[in-house]
Amino acid sequence: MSVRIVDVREITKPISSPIRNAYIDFTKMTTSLVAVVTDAVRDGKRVVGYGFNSNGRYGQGGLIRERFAPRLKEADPKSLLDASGSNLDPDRVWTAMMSNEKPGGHGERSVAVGTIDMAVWDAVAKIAGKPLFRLLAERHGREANPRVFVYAAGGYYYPGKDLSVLRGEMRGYLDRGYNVVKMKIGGAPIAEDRERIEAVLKEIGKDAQLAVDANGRFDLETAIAYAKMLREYPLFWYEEAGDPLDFALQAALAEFYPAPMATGENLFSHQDAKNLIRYGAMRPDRDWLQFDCALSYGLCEYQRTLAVLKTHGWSPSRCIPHGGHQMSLNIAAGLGLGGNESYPDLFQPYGGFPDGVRVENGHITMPDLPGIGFEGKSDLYKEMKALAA
Ligand SMILES: O=C([O-])CC(=O)C(=O)O
Ligand SMILES: [Mg+2]
Repeated sequence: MSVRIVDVREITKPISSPIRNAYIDFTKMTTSLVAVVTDAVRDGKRVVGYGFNSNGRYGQGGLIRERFAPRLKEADPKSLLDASGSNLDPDRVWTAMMSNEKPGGHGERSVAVGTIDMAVWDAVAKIAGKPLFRLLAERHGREANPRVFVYAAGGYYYPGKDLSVLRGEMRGYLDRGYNVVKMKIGGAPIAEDRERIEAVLKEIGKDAQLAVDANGRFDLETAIAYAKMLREYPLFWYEEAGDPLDFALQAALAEFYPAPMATGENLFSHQDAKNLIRYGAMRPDRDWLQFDCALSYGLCEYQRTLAVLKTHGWSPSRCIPHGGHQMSLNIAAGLGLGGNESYPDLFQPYGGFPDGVRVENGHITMPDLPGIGFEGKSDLYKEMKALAA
């Protein structure tokens, strides 16, 4: 029996909090939750795929409801199937969504498509009766590795947060099994950021490493001033110093910062990733790439990005995606990425791991749940189920 997409639903949900990075606050942050409802039945239940977009970009209800969901519902159902006719073909679904879209200008559109694409892959893996990470490994002829490195992102600016609160937050991550933590910089004067960094380094000692994230705030002069300050400390990485599309700034910074840098969370296509690699002087032996499929046209596009990286001599193990969602955990376990971000205290219930999964020595082990595994996270699944009801 062939499979059809019978509905694509979207609801925009708040994921607001009083936190602030160097660029934005999250008091009005939202996410799109999407359900792709199929007519396939597995274990006596209708298969529904779910997706949502990562923090930092807002929900995309308008684009999803006005353009991308209608294209899927209007497509000839047979044109969305794989060669066997028994499952959806995510690339065909992607092509249908992107029909009549010009190239370039990878703005909010890439978030809308990435969110639906997550739900499509969830459905495809559920119809296949496998965890997505195992399905991906099979498709790429690889061995899956369910053990995935994760780091704890936080260290935001927020009202009334003094150094002892910041230290307490980081201690809490170490207590939960993390050995890399991340904090924000660039939202305070450099002398104050230095004090914050020193306080955290004192707290974590030899138990963990610290990454810092400027969220694209700096011009070249400030990025270099920070590089000179930061290189005095043994940091895990210096993230997104300048504007995400200023590849010349990124390239110039390499002369002032020999230790690892990271960027890419705000590059939304394989073409932009290619330009970063071509012109940003990123170093494949130490730097990190943070492209996030949920913001950048989804896993169909992420596979094209990985192919671009391969052509340019980059291993997938240099990728640690932004966003802290289970979709990237599956990609990491299935395709050999270097790990995934996580926000232990933020953006719930969307981020994190299935219930019962614990961080040990900075790693989690993926349970064998069909699809992306959302059904294993009860607080998240409750919201998803309400959308598909
Ligand atoms: O604060 C944000 O927008 C999130 C972010 O950059 C990250 O997790 O790296
Ligand atoms: Mg970041």
